[in-house]
Amino acid sequence: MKKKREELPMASYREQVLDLVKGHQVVIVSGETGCGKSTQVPQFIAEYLLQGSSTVGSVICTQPRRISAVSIAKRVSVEMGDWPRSLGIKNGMVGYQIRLESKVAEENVLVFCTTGILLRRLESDKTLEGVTHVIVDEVHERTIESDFLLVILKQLCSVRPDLRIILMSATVEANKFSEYFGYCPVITVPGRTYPVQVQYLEDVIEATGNLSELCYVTNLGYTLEEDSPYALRRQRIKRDHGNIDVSGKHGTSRRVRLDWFEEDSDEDDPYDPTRIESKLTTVSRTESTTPNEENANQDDNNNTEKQEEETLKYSKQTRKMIRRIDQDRINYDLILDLIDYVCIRSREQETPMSRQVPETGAILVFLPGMPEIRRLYDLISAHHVLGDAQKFVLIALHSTLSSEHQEKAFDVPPKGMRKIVLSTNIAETGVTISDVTVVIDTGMAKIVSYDKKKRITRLRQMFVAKANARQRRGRAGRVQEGLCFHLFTENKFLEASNKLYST
Ligand SMILES: Nc1ncnc2c1ncn2[C@@H]1O[C@H](COP(=O)(O)OP(=O)(O)OP(=O)(O)O)[C@@H](O)[C@H]1O
Repeated sequence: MKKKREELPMASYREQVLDLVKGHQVVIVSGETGCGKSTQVPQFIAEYLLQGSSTVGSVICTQPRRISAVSIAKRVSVEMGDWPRSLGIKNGMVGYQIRLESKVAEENVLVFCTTGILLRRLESDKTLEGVTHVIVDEVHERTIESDFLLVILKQLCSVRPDLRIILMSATVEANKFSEYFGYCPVITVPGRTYPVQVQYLEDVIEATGNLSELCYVTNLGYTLEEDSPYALRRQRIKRDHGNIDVSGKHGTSRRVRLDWFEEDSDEDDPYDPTRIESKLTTVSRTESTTPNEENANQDDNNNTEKQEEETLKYSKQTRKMIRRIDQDRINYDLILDLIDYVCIRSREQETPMSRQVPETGAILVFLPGMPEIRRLYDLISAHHVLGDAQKFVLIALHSTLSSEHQEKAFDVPPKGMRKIVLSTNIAETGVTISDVTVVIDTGMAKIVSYDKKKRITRLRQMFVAKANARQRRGRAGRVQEGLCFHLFTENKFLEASNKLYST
C-alpha cells in the first residue's frame, strides 16, 4: 500500500503542496486523472497536522457526490493505517458525512463530506471553528453548490486569515479559479493510468459480423436488421432545383420552386467506393478550444490520416451496418451480446479481438439513467447464462440508491464470480472500482439543462463530450490494464464536443 502511494505522480509533489499551503491562503491543485489528488492531498495535510507539535486542527474535504465521499474516505482510512471499520470512531483518523449518514468523531483529523453537507454546516457554524484546512475536490464540475461554496469560502478568507483552502480541479479551468481567488498559485500534476485498448462501434461490428472473408470468425454474430428498433429510419433527402419558369395557357408563365424528397438508399454504392468512407471520415473541426484542450485535439488531428487509412479496412458489411445503426439509441441487444461475448464466447475463440478480452475482472457499463439501468438489469437477470447468480454479481449504481447499495460496487467478488456494474456517469470521476477491466460505454448521459422558455431545469439525454468519453475509458485502466468498448463510431467521438459537462 505504501509503495503504491509512492508510485502515484502526486507523491513527488508532497513538499511543494505543503510549502504552498503554508505560504498562501488559497492554493489550486490541478491534476490529470489518476495522479492521486483525491486520495493523496487530503492525507498530506492530515499527516502534516498529526506530525505537528500542536494538536489543533482538522481537514474537511468535500466531494460532489455521496459515493465518492464514502469510497475515498474508506480508501484513505486504509492508506493512513487506521484499523478496519474504524471510520468515524474515536480512535480513527478519518471520518465521513453524507446525507442521512454520519460517521464522524471529534477526534477525526480528516473528514470527507459532500458539498451540500459543508454548506449546511456553514449555516450554523459560519467560521468553521476548529477547521484549519478546507479542500474542495472536483471544482471544475461547476455545480451550483460548489460555485456557491467558493463564494462563501472567499468571504470567509478575510474573517479567518488562518484558514487554508485547497481547490482541486481537472486541468481544464484551473486558471479561472486562480483568477477568482486573486491569482493564487496553481500546481499542475501529470496523470497516471494503465493502458486501455479502445474498440469503437465499427471494430465491434467488424469483429462480430462479417469476418469470415478475413479468416477469423469471432462468432459474436451481431447483425442489425433493417426493421430493427435500433436501425435508422431511411433518410429522406431533399432535392432542390431552385426556381424555374413554367409556361401556362395563352403564353403566360409562372415562377415555381422545384423540390422533392427522395429516400436515401441503404445500399453501398459499388461504383463509388469513397462514398461511405467519406461519410465515415468527415470530421468537423470548427469547435472552439481552450488551451488545455489543444493537446487532446492535436492527438485527434494526428489520428485523422491514420484513421482514413484504417477506415478502408472495414468491410462493406460493416460500413453498411454503421450507416444503418441509430447511434442515438441505447442498443440493449448489442450490449447484452457484448457482455455475453466478454464473459463467455471470447474464451472459446482465438481471434485478435478475443485475445484482448481480459478473462477476469469486473465489467462497468455506462448508461444514461435509472430507466436504462433497470431495463438492462432485467435483461441480464433473465439471460440464460449471465442471469446465474452463482457466477455473476449484478450491481446498479445510481445517485438515488442508498450508500449501502452503492458500496457493493466496490466489493471484489469471490474467485470464479464476475461483477457487472451498471452505472450512470457517477462512476465517471472520483471513484475507483479497483477490479474493473472492461468498460462498455453507450456514450450517453443525462444532463441537467435549463429551458429558458419554460423557465425550468430538466434532464436531457445527450451524447457525452470527448473528455467524458476519455474519462469513462480510463476507468478500465485505474489499477491495471483494460479494454473499453465505445458503442459509437470513432467519427462520432471525433465530432463530439470538447467541452466537459458536469457529472
Ligand atoms: N479503492 C481503491 N483500490 C485500489 N486502488 C485505488 C483505490 N482508490 C484509488 N486507488 C489508486 O489510486 C489512484 C489515484 O486515485 P485518486 O482517486 O486519488 O485519483 P485522482 O487523481 O483523484 O483521479 P480522478 O479525479 O480521476 O478520480 C488510482 O488510479 C488507483 O490506482
